[in-house]
Amino acid sequence: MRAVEADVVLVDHQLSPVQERNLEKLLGVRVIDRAGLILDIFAQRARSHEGKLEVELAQLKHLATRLVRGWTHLERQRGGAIGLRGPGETQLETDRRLLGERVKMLTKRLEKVQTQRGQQRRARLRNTVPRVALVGYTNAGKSTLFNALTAGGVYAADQLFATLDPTVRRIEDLACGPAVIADTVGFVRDLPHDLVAAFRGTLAEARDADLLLHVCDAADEDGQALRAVVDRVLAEIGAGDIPQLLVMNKIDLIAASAADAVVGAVDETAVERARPRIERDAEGRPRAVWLSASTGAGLELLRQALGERLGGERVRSELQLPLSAGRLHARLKAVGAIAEERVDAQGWRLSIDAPRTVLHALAGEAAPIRALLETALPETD
Ligand SMILES: Nc1nc2c(ncn2[C@@H]2O[C@H](COP(=O)(O)OP(=O)(O)OP(=O)(O)O)[C@@H](O)[C@H]2O)c(=O)[nH]1
Ligand SMILES: [Mg+2]
Repeated sequence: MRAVEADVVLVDHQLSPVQERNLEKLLGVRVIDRAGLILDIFAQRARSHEGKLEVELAQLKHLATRLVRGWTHLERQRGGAIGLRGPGETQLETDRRLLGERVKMLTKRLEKVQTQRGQQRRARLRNTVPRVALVGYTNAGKSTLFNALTAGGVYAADQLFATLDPTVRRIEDLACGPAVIADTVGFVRDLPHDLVAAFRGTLAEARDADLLLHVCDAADEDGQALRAVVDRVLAEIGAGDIPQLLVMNKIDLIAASAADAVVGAVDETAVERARPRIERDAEGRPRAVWLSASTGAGLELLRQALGERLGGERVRSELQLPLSAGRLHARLKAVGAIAEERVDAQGWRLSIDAPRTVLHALAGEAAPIRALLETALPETD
């Protein structure tokens, strides 16, 4: 058990509401478990309708796991007017029923909101603009970087989960042409599985991205482990295969700690690590960019790396289409994606050669292109 704030303590064990209330009376403070704390933070930060619904649903499910006899939160929330006990129903059964009804109602509403969002996303997919999503552990500096890149005013604060709802903006000044970029909610360690599921929708921007900007706190000693946590959650939400560009953020803090080093023994590695730079892989493609989102050092390098990664990647592959897919054929032709074509009894046989981003833009409305992108190995020019 430990104190979180002056008047809140966090317990590692899951308590029943009755135990929780007794402990609260005893200690004179608020008592909360870890999942409850994460949910509380999500609840405070949720801004969109969808985010709020997701949080409430997750909270109710969390409560349901702790539901015991004598628990009466729901009746009180409903002002006592509803929640009449059915004939022969125990208090516990009544609680379960009310909870179940609310969960069902919220699930329905959430489905509706998510359908609308899917439609908006498909509309966006029709633009031929590549999509980038900022992902990373909470407090890594995603929102700060988002603001710096888009010169906008998204809320960034030194708090856990400053962002719940993804925010999307355009960046205009890349070598590859404009791109859209989405900020997302921060990842945490040991996120209860129910919560991962509940927040999947919130991370939809990450799942649909052409490139993930994985933001890390380069000054955090625990960085490697946190990166692994993020990668694991990404795999769980189906974004494990999306190409990543690492952003090693907060290099200004490395510089500060290097300067603090023992007098006369300047830490050379720290000085090197604190230099804004692009790190490249064996093929010369940008793999990581070291920068500081708050001072702006290295921001230009990130723009350059983004331009290279988004513009440079081409997909070359064979594609067979039935003659009935005339519309898709015409669109592929219009964007210059067809290198060679012939027609036989089965339909068109196409040799596709195009930037991955161009094909991705068509993928939203064409299953054959989606399949092609999933199987085609990326090649670099
Ligand atoms: N020194 C330093 N601080 C930074 C840098 N980038 C961000 N920060 C600070 O780190 C804290 C967290 O930044 P945010 O941008 O809110 O982090 P986030 O990743 O969006 O966090 P969540 O939305 O909670 O996931 C803020 O206090 C920022 O001012 C940086 O390059 N250097
Ligand atoms: Mg944020």
